[in-house]
Amino acid sequence: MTEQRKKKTLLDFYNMKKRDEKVVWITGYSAPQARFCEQAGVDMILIGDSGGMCLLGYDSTIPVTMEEMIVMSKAVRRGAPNTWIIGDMPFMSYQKSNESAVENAGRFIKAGCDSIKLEGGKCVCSQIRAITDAGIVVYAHLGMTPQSSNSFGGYKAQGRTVNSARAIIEDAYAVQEAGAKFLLLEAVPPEISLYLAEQLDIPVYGIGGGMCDGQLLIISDVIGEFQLFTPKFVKKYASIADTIVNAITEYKKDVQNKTFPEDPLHCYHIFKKHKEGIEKLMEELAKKPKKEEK
Ligand SMILES: Nc1nc(=O)c2c([nH]1)NC[C@@H]1CN(c3ccc(C(=O)N[C@@H](CCC(=O)O)C(=O)O)cc3)CN21
Ligand SMILES: CC(C)C(=O)C(=O)O
Ligand SMILES: [Mg+2]
Repeated sequence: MTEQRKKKTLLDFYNMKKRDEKVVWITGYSAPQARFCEQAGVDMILIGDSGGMCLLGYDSTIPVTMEEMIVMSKAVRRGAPNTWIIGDMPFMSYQKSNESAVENAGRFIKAGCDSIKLEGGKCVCSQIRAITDAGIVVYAHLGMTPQSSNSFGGYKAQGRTVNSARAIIEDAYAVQEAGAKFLLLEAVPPEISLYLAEQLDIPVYGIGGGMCDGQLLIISDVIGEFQLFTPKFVKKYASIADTIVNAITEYKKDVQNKTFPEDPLHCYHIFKKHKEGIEKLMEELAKKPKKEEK
């Protein structure tokens, strides 16, 4: 176990940008995952609405509810008490009105999150301002924003044309102006991320955005647990799915071959002073008619 460390703050992340130290973050959806992340010493953990796909099995992030996000957020906080965590606002929890956006952002903070993230640029600047005015740290998320993937025609990289690049850059200035303390760029060309990391005062992080002030990946991709697709930006560091399937297969074989459980290794023992009594009990029971003869 690593020694207990001090939780980083907003100021630490701003100083890291000044010193060109890269911020490392990853998603987490459960207490064990959060514990692994804290042991590895990541700087921040995002409770992504991607948990709807990677943990809950939905085929997009659209159906994810506030209740599901809060359950995952509390679990991550319990597993990683000393890491800065970000709650990802799910589809329709901030689009409707500033009021409902502030209320839902507040629910994440009450559940133990240090900050929240939402998708969009100019169109959500009034929500970013309202949540920021409530004293909550907001991450803006631009580029390939999965909650609006239908309007992109699927999970398609953004900012690859002049118009799309210009729109992302304008949105980035707008969210900074609205009070966002961080910007995440997903699936955009590195030229855009690098430019914005240099131009903006706030830290600019990437997931599929090339080298900027820090990097995010989805834990299920990093450890090789998610099996449905692999985004181009993913680097896989383990194949945990194979390890898990192998373990379960071995368990199955052991039971079928009668090599598990082993006595005495996996069995409980009768207390010594009750040995005789239980032998007698077994004898008595043996005299009773058998099941079939009932
Ligand atoms: N496990 C997992 N990892 C993720 O990164 C992730 C999720 N789930 N679920 C929500 C979104 C979906 N994401 C994606 C999915 C695909 C690409 C991608 O690289 N798409 C390719 C091919 C798209 C196409 O043309 O069909 C691309 O070039 O854009 C990027 C991000 C990111 N998010
Ligand atoms: C893909 C990342 C940026 C995200 O929003 C999530 O994990 O939900
Ligand atoms: Mg998300």
